[in-house]
Amino acid sequence: MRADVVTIFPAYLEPLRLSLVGRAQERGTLEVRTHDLRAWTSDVHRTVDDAPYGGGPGMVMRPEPWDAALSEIAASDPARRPRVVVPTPAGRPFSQRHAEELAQEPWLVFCCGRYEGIDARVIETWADDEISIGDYVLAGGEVATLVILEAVARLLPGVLGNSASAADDSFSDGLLEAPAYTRPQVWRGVEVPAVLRSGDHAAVARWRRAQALRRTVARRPDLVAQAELSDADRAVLDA
Ligand SMILES: N#Cc1c(-c2ccc3ccn(Cc4ccccn4)c3c2)n[nH]c1N
Repeated sequence: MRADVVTIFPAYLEPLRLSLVGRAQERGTLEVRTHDLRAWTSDVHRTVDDAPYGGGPGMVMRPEPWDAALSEIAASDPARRPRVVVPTPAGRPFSQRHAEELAQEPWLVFCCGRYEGIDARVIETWADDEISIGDYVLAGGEVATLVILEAVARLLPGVLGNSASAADDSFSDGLLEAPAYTRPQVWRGVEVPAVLRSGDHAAVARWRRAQALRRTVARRPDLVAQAELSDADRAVLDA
């Protein structure tokens, strides 16, 4: 997968060189190219923003630099068309399903807005996805791009080690993850649940599913409504 990121703060994307996403790049599974939007400005002040029509607080990002940047990036591989992703508070809520969908794409381009956002005509012309990572307001799209790219990168072939699998993820079965434990067996007087030390893999799986169900009911009832529940699941919830 190739991922291009357009931003006025390229340094914000440096964390993509670390850890899981960094390793995916070293392996060649993912290629991240970061671009400074100001490279596509033509005035001495390298202006990327202007006052909003209709008044109101803040500034809006001008269309010309964005259109020049996206046109040049798209033209860099004429045989393909990238999927253009724009993080925005007004976007579709980002989810694991959405990450799985994006992970199938060979080429993503992320448009990191700042100020009060990007001129709507750029979004109408170029955006394939407008994504929000949550119901709170950030100062720009860079952090959202880091979140989305990490969620997508871990789904790419070979990125997660043998010991982990995206199929075991929270949300992969529609529920929250069960509690996890490691050594010591007793810590601050609290013992690891005996079933996890039993060696009975079927019993461990039943315990984890029950814990995930109870946790999801308590914290995310909206997810329970969407999940596919078995009769055994319903018995746990009715208990
Ligand atoms: N994804 C996502 C986001 C964002 C986000 C993404 C991109 C931009 C570009 C500018 N701003 C600031 C801003 C403030 C006020 C109104 C509009 N925009 C962004 C915020 N905030 N919260 C999310 N879940």
